[in-house]
This record gives sequence, structure tokens and C-alpha cells, in this order.
Amino acid sequence: MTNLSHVVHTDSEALASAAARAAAELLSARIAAAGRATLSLTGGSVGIKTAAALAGETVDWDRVTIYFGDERFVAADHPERNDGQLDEALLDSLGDRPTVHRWPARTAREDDVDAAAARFLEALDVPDGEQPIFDVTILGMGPEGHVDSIFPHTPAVAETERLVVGVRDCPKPPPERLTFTLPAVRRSRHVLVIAAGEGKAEAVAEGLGGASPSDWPVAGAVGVESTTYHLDEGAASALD
Ligand SMILES: O=C(O)[C@H](O)[C@@H](O)[C@H](O)[C@H](O)COP(=O)(O)O
Repeated sequence: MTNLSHVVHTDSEALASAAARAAAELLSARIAAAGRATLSLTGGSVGIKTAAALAGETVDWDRVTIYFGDERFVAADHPERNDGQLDEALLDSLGDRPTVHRWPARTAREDDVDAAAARFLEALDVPDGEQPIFDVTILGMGPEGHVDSIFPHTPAVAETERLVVGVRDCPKPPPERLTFTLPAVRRSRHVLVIAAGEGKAEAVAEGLGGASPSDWPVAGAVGVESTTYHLDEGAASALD
């Protein structure tokens, strides 16, 4: 039985609003049921738009823990960090209400991406066994199907054990990154894939069609309870 579905929106603005609304509703339902909820955010243009739309939603942010799906391994104040853009779009407006777990930054002392990944993993408060880590994971996607910093045919996509890895030689700059892996993403109750533009159409069709994650990493990004692709018309254009 598949839990994959997709929704097509008129444009990327409508897509971002709908994804934000869905994320807010899922977080609120989880807070009502369990007292707290965990959210994983994503960078990229649609990810930032969705985060900005989330700022307009009603969520009890005091009860939310936030992670970032991946991060560029650069200095803390580097403009390429995802979290700076997400701060501007969403987190600055929430103050210290949510608990926010940021990825380590590169410093003169810590310049080894694998050591940084290991340190982050060690501090990660992971529920026992196979319990979900994230209640809601929002994932932007590249045209070749990458999600987080999990690119096709790389050690990150082949990872079957570790929840977090350091990435070297990333096909998209900057070359060094930190990322949750597919085994971590799959410990999400709900995955929302957000993609806009015709350039994403093939990857969307491969992801929804159940391709090999090694070829199309998005295909391996499946939630425990639901996996919903929020698309604009271009990104949905290769679907039947
Ligand atoms: O780390 C990165 O290089 C980007 O953040 C990247 O992973 C992005 O999220 C996707 O490529 C989707 O980006 P768009 O929404 O801009 O298409």
C-alpha cells in the first residue's frame, strides 16, 4: 500500500501557502495528541517561500522543535547557509518560542565535515528504535531528484545506517555539506515534497513512480504515515 499522493497548485505562491497550511495542521494535530511536535525545514526558493508562509499560520511554536534537513558547511554568518535565509523568512519572527537545532558551522578549529556530522549526531536526541524523529519534514527538490544534500549516486544516498552524514564533493556548490540521510527522512510521520517549475517534472514523475533512490533520491523520501507532493503545473507536467 502506498501513502504517496500529489496536489497540483496554480503557481509556486499557491503551492507554498498550501504546503505551509498542511504543515501547520499536521503540527497542531500532533501537539494536540502528544504535547509537542518536530518539524524539519528545507532551503531553496520554494522552501523559503513555504517557511515565509508558515510564519502566517497559527501554530503553538512553544511546543515545536525545529531541525534543518541539511546545511552548507560554511561559516555561521556565511550567506550560503540555509538557516540564515530561514531565520529571515520564519524563525526571526518566532523569537525563542521553538527549540531550534542548528547544524554546526565551519570554524578554524572545526573544519572537518565528517567530525562535525559525528558531533551533531551525538547530540541528536533520537527516539528509541524505529520511532519517528520528525513529525513533519518539508523537502525541496532539485531537478535531478536530490533532497536535503542527498544527491544521486553519492555516498550520502547509499547510506543505510547513519542518520546524519558529512558530504564532500557535492555536485552542487558549496562542496561540503551536512545532511540528514534517507534512513532519517524515512523516520518522518509526514513528508511534504515541494517542487515548482517544469525543470522538476521528470524528478517528480520518478519520485511518485517509485524509481530507485540511488538514481532519484526523492523516491526514497517517504513518510511513515503520508508523503504528499505539492506541485505547480510545471512540476506536475510529466504526470499522467
Ligand atoms: O542546498 C541546496 O543546494 C538547495 O537548498 C537545494 O537543495 C534546494 O532546496 C533544491 O535544489 C530546491 O530548490 P528550489 O526550490 O530553489 O528549486
